[in-house]
Amino acid sequence: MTVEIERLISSTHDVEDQAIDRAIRPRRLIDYAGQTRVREQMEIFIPAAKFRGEALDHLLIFGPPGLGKTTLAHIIAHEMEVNIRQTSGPVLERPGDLAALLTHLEPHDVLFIDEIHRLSPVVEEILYPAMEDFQLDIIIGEGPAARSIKLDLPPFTLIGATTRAGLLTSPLRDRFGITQRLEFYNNQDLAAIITRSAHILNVPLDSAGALELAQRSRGTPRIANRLLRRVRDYAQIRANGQITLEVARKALDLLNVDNYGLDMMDRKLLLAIMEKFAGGPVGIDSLAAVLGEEKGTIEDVIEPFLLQQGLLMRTSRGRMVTKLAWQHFGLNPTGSLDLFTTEK
Ligand SMILES: Nc1ncnc2c1ncn2[C@@H]1O[C@H](COP(=O)(O)OP(=O)(O)OP(=O)(O)O)[C@@H](O)[C@H]1O
Ligand SMILES: [Mg+2]
Repeated sequence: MTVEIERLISSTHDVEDQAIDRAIRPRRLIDYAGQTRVREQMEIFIPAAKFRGEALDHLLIFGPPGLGKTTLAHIIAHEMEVNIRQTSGPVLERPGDLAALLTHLEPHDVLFIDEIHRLSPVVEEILYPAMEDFQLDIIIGEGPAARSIKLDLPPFTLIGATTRAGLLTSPLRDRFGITQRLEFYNNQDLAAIITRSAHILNVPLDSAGALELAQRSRGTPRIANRLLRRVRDYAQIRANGQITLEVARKALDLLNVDNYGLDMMDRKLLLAIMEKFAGGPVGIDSLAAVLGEEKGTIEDVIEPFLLQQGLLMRTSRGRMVTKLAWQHFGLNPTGSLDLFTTEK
């Protein structure tokens, strides 16, 4: 796979994304496609908090990359009609970094901490009383001259986002009043997102074309929007600018996008199980060692989509690929066909 293709189907950000993203990122809850349960709940919590004249309860959003965590945080601030200040776990190195942010908040503002599972323990300790009692406890100075001061903070809403909910400490997790878990999007919702983006970008796209793009987007809006931009390029150069089913198919095939939208890590994981472990079952630790990935990243970031698509199974003896995965890669199980019968 070339670098270009890896980038195309990876679900992480890039620079080009950022500019266009600003244009197509939904700003209102009503434009936030899919995630019906999340939306329905927020449609109650937000007006209720506003009605009482209170800050919204602290909110934890978790889910795999590119599903809309940052987008949701911004939408919430917008709907609450408050400012949002954004930072991330690894950026907040010292307690003072967090204190500076907290003391600059206006009442009811949103403080958004991305990658909140990567907060250092000393910073996290400052967060507990801030979240619970809107109080800042900090120590100023060092040694015998050190003294602790308490400051009152305005009521605010902490929104934490993480791809790795399992890494959150329980005292931190317990301090969030609302937890929202984002799910992979179905093809209809992705097609709606693609259609909306195409409209904003002024790209003619028909419904069959939108559905084809949706199917290859790995259940992920970020990938859907990225594929749309690449297929738009193709349509403008090789067709009359319009994205139809045929144009979408040809473009995606040319771009080498898998028809499940699998990314490089998905393929690596499935191929490792097939080629190195005869399809499994293989324990998560061995798999992590072979892939050179953390066990938790495999469990929280890579596997959920593969499980949902029925390409991978978790059994008591370890991970196994399914018949569908073998077929998808055009491979045959190396052992006997018994492998197929064990997966019923
Ligand atoms: N529900 C949605 N409706 C429409 N567009 C969406 C939705 N969710 C996400 N998007 C689009 O997908 C892009 C990626 O979403 P976002 O950056 O919020 O993901 P994320 O979960 O924060 O990812 P990461 O884990 O990498 O931080 C956004 O720029 C937005 O345009
Ligand atoms: Mg984000």
